[in-house]
Amino acid sequence: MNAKKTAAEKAVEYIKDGMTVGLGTGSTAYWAIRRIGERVQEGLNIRAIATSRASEELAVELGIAMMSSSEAVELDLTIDGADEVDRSWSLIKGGGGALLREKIVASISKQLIIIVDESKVKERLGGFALPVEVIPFGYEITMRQLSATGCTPVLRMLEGKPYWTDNGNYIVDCDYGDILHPSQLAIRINAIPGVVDNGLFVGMAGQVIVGYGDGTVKQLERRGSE
Ligand SMILES: O=C[C@H](O)[C@H](O)[C@H](O)COP(=O)(O)O
Repeated sequence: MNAKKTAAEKAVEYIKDGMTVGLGTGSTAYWAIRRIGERVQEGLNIRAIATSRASEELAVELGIAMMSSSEAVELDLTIDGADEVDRSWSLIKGGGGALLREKIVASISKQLIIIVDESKVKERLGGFALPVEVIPFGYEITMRQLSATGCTPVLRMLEGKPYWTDNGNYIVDCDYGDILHPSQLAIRINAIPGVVDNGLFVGMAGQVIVGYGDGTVKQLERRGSE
């Protein structure tokens, strides 16, 4: 069974006619967009905004009506994946480089539903190196400053060149080991001038749906807050 697909399809059940919807990015969000496309073909009437060019292209191809960012004041629901989620629903996102648009869209969503397969659920964040979006100018300086926050920063590369985000920036993947206080770390990272944003999403998820290899899906129970 495809655990990502089952989690995604469960989340799409929360979409009702007339809603405005944020479309996430990545291999799990892909299945949600596909399912939304099917429901649109069946008559569901929604308007959506995507968190990456790739998701936007897919949505348009599937006939989903898109809205511009000037129209998107508040969204009813956003469905997105994550690289890691802990028991208090703090997240690491940005493995696919879309963290900035994802955070902007999540910030105007009344509800953010996170969809993951069971391998992404962790007791502590940090097994996945934290993606940080940085501006290209002075990135070596920014990387040294990131290093001083306690991580090993690595510039993300693609085909021998720095990876470019949809926003024309770089991604630095920062390995911190166990992240004990995600919200404090997020503030420290974002205080560095060359940093645009980081992939820690704390207090943003409203629901986490986990897909399992046996075909079942469960809501992740929330234990405490960060
Ligand atoms: O930048 C990408 C996003 O944050 C993704 O939602 C995240 O990396 C999870 O992607 P996937 O569902 O492909 O594991």
